[in-house]
Amino acid sequence: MGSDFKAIPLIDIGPLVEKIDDPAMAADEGLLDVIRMLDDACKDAGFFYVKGHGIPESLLTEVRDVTRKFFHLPHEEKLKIKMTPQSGYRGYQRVGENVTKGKPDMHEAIDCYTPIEPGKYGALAKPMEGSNLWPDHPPNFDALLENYISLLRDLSRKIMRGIALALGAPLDAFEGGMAGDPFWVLRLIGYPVSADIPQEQRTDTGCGSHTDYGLLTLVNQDDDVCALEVRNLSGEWIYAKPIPGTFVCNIGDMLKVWSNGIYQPTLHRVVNNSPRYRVSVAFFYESNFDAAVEPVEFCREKTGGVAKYEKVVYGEHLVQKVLTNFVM
Ligand SMILES: N=C(N)NCCCC[C@H](N)C(=O)O
Ligand SMILES: O=C(O)CCC(=O)C(=O)O
Ligand SMILES: [Fe+2]
Repeated sequence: MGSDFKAIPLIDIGPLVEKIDDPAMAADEGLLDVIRMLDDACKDAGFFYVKGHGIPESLLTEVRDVTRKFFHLPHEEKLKIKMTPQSGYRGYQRVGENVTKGKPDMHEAIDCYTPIEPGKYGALAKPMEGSNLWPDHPPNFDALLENYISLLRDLSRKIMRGIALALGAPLDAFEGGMAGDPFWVLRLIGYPVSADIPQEQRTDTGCGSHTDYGLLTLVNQDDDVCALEVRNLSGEWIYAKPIPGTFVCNIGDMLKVWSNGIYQPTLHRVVNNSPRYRVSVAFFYESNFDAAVEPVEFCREKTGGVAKYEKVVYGEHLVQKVLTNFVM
């Protein structure tokens, strides 16, 4: 993020979704426009909405609706998929269990991650090994979500191709060793109405200010609650107000390192001051778990020749966050 933006741009990525895998795309005016808009958005707000993404609005709604149904189940039922260190930090966390900058967040969530087989990345991934805990209720939850994940993975791959071109990188810069085997994270999140949280455990934030950890985030948020806020350079909080049928996208820490800061992630937070329970479903498209990410040469050259960030192994960054994010 590098500007005093007052609003988050909306990009119709239809031409990108349709043409980005087509060898003849280089001359497509519609696609070139999208790439310019992505470049501006990544430089200014670090956030943008996408429409024309090809995922039916009915699926976006259905995914939020099953999430809402789950959070409205009795606590004992939700605890059947409780997140613990033994579950690889996968599963359900109650309100206040997630902590940001030392303060409990007023949200409940189910965390899902790319399954990791024991030993796959050696000691690096040990704390997160395992497969996901899916609830029995509502029925079909896992099939619905697995289909959703597969669609969002493909959409994210295409948007990252667009971002590669926007940066002036090769089309496949975020494939192969960088993100050819992208690690994904899915967070199904519920933000209760403040008055419904016992006073002694209540804080004023649904999710404290943070940047996301990987490459690209796609948020599917409720249509009727305005709660996600994005910080501009002057420190003003700008609402990412709901626009039905869109995803709110933002860039993450790995893109900052790789681009040597040409694209920077933006601080954001969630405050639900509304009289409604808010649901959002965030999909995080990340590097390969074992990718060692460092400023790439052509981005260094564009930014004065010196690397501004040290090399980071994505999986180490993630595990360090996951191990410190919870009080259980
Ligand atoms: N995978 C992602 N990005 N999750 C975002 C959660 C942000 C809050 C977390 N407690 C933190 O402090 O990072
Ligand atoms: O709930 C939202 O709108 C955003 C959540 C978020 O920023 C996150 O989980 O990283
Ligand atoms: Fe976030």
